[in-house]
Amino acid sequence: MPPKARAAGKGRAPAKRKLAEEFPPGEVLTDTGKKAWKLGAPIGQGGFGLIYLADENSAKPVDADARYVIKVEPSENGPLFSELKFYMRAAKPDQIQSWMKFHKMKNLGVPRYWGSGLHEKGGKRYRFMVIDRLGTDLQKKFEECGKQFPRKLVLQLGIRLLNILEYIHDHEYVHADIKASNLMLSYSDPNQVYLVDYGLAYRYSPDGALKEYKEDPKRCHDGTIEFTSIDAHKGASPSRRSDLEILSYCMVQWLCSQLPWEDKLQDPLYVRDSKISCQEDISEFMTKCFSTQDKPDEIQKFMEEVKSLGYQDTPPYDKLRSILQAGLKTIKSKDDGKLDFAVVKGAGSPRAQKTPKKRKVENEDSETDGSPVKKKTVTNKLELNGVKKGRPKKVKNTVGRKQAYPKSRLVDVETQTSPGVAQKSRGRPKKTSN
Ligand SMILES: Nc1ncnc2c1ncn2[C@@H]1O[C@H](COP(=O)(O)OP(=O)(O)OP(=O)(O)O)[C@@H](O)[C@H]1O
Repeated sequence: MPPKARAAGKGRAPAKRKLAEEFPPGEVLTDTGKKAWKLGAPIGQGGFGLIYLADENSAKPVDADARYVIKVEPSENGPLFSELKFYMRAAKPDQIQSWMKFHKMKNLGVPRYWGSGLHEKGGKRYRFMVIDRLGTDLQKKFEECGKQFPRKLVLQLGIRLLNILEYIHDHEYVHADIKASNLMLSYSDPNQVYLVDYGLAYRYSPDGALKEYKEDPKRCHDGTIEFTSIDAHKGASPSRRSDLEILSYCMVQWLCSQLPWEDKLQDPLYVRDSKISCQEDISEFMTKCFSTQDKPDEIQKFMEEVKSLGYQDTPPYDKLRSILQAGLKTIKSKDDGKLDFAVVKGAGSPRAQKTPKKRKVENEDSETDGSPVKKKTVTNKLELNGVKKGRPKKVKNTVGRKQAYPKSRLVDVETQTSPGVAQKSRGRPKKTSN
């Protein structure tokens, strides 16, 4: 089977998964700590589950301003189980709080985990997880900005992500799928950004024992094809340097609209080889992406620093942050804590308008021995009145796998990034590569 087919999810018979049924608003779920939660309207749809507004159980119905969401999936599905493991190990509110206190930080963009459990209904068992409710995602913002973010914003996002990555790396995990659609603004504060979707997060250092570099041909190209790391292209488990490499590709895309390999995402070997060439000559890569006057030297320095990292190395987070801070200084700016999604002059040109094809593959197994989860299908995002949902994955040649959730049953709820500011609908579902 050529890698092309494998990356598109056609190579192996995938595990059968079920889609969660919709629970009516008012359904009460009790977590393992005996805390009762009430479901509100469903506001999002993942590959195999639904995301509901939720609140602590009370006599009142859950309103549109709810502070929490609950992700529900049939209990036998692996992805939520792996994601839940991450949240339970690394995202407890007091854990994050003490890190922030120690590092003198005002905020850290990891959604807080508030509880989880199993719920039985109609003879079926569902797994659920309660996390912070968030606002709009940055892919939507990117598109609204004509597929280009201002340099100041990119550098600020880079610094925030370094803070987030340092935290999750310190808690034995790598994310492995950083991208704008996995970054969400806080629901109440448009200047706070959160990294979400830990379905692919990998425990690279269980109990402090670092995983060795090992290529597994069956896992080649895991992740989202345009951003995934060279290690992942080669089938090695993601490591800390992979997260930073992915971040560097994201920053370049946000700055110049499109990565050079986005014209051929259906060919993972081409994408892999383009990334290898990019790393061999980062200066040449920068010349391909930017005009001489727009070339951000700090991004080149960042990439050179990441390139020098060994598979098991601890990244120099402070140094990387100061490289991005120096970039802010170059443009006579500083991180004032405000995220300004201004449209860049010239953004929205035909080149910038080309929609990158996302090929995210999903994990197939529950967490076992800390091996990376297997991913192999395509993600599509839909949105209803600003409420986003990952579209049920499409898997070719697979009977019984694709079950589209009836779109008409998703409740039309307005997502707000700040009270009173409704998000516009994103309209039609995007086409995916396949
Ligand atoms: N904490 C949250 N607050 C508000 N909306 C959310 C939150 N988490 C996810 N969503 C929305 O719900 C949608 C579905 O999220 P979910 O994490 O289930 O799926 P996904 O990441 O798209 O797919 P997958 O099932 O492959 O992980 C997302 O696209 C997102 O817009």
